[in-house]
Amino acid sequence: MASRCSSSSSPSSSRGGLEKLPSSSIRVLRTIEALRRWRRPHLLDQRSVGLVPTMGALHEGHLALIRAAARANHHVVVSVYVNPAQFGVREDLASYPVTWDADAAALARLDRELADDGLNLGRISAVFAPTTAAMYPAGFPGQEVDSRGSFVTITPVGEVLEGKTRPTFFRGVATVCMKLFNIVQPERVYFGQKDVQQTVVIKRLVEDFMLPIEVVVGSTTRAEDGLALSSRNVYLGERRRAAATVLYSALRAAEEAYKGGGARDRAAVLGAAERVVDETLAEQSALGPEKRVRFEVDYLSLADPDTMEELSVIDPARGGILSGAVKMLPVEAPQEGEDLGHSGGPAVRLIDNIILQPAE
Ligand SMILES: Nc1ncnc2c1ncn2[C@@H]1O[C@H](COP(=O)(O)OP(=O)(O)OP(=O)(O)O)[C@@H](O)[C@H]1O
Ligand SMILES: CC(C)(CO)[C@@H](O)C(=O)[O-]
Ligand code: BAL
Repeated sequence: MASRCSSSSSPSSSRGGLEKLPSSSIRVLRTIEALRRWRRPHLLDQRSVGLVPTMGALHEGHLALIRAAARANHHVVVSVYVNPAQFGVREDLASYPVTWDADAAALARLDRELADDGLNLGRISAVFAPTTAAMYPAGFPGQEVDSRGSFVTITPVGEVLEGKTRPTFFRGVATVCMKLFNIVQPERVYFGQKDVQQTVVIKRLVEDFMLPIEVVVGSTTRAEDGLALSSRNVYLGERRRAAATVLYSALRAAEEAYKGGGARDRAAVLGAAERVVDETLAEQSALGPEKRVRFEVDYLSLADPDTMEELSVIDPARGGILSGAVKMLPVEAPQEGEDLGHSGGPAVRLIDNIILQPAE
């Protein structure tokens, strides 16, 4: 879906001042006032709204969340906003894929599919695509750990794993989600299990700030070879894409140790994942620089499903979350004409996870 990575944003059809996505009845709302004006009557007539927050560059994972939202809500709002506050200063805010035209076409297509399927309560009513000036009225949000400003922090869960490597990430996510929830006032919000720690942070946010919102988590949509779909996969290029399944393969091996092998101990469960990583590293390094792929493991984790704190033993009545992050390093010796990926193929951080269901 996110095959094009330009920042093109061709004008959507606009009749009587109302902007719509081409070939659809989906409104494009760009200001908080416009969103609120649209929302108000639905609050009064008690029509439910499901919000699917995204950063655009839509793929089948996003579309699956929208389908789930349309099943259960009268209206679906999809937000498309690349939130600067969740990018660290050295991260990829400037090159993050922006594919507005392809996203608009995918949403229009999906909306027609939803209309034809009688089982849905609603369809895609609006895309909310605000500017940063609208979302951060006090000015561009600080991206440093010690930046000052109006932030929502969810700790300790936001400090571990992804939060350790990306120390401003969950502060940025919680802050922008609080804003989106306040603006849209959805009955339900939809998040993907691919970003499992994000789902735990959002559940904490909703519970601790008493927001009258149901958090729905949709399962991870994967490519045929198992790689979790992700907007950032476009950075990989062909060579690294072929090896990018290493993380999922490692997590599957750990899952098998738990499910098939009856392992409960951290070392036994994660050891199975580490073996897959080590074998893959050995295979790749034997290939030589013109063929090989280099990657570094940031973490492999076995954590508590509610707090994301590391477990030394799995309580089979509760299960756990296996997760990991790997950094795919830039291709070492690019070959003539080789597809290196979006933006010249920078280092790409991939994350994935598997939920270990209770075994008793
Ligand atoms: N493969 C997937 N399956 C299910 N949900 C997904 C998948 N990928 C992303 N999502 C969910 O879509 C929502 C929006 O995510 P986002 O726009 O950041 O896409 P992304 O593919 O996760 O991008 P990135 O590569 O930047 O992490 C999040 O709730 C995210 O968890
Ligand atoms: C939830 C989110 C849209 C907030 O910017 C983002 O973190 C994402 O796309 O997962
Ligand atoms: N899907 C999470 C968004 C991010 O990594 O910035």
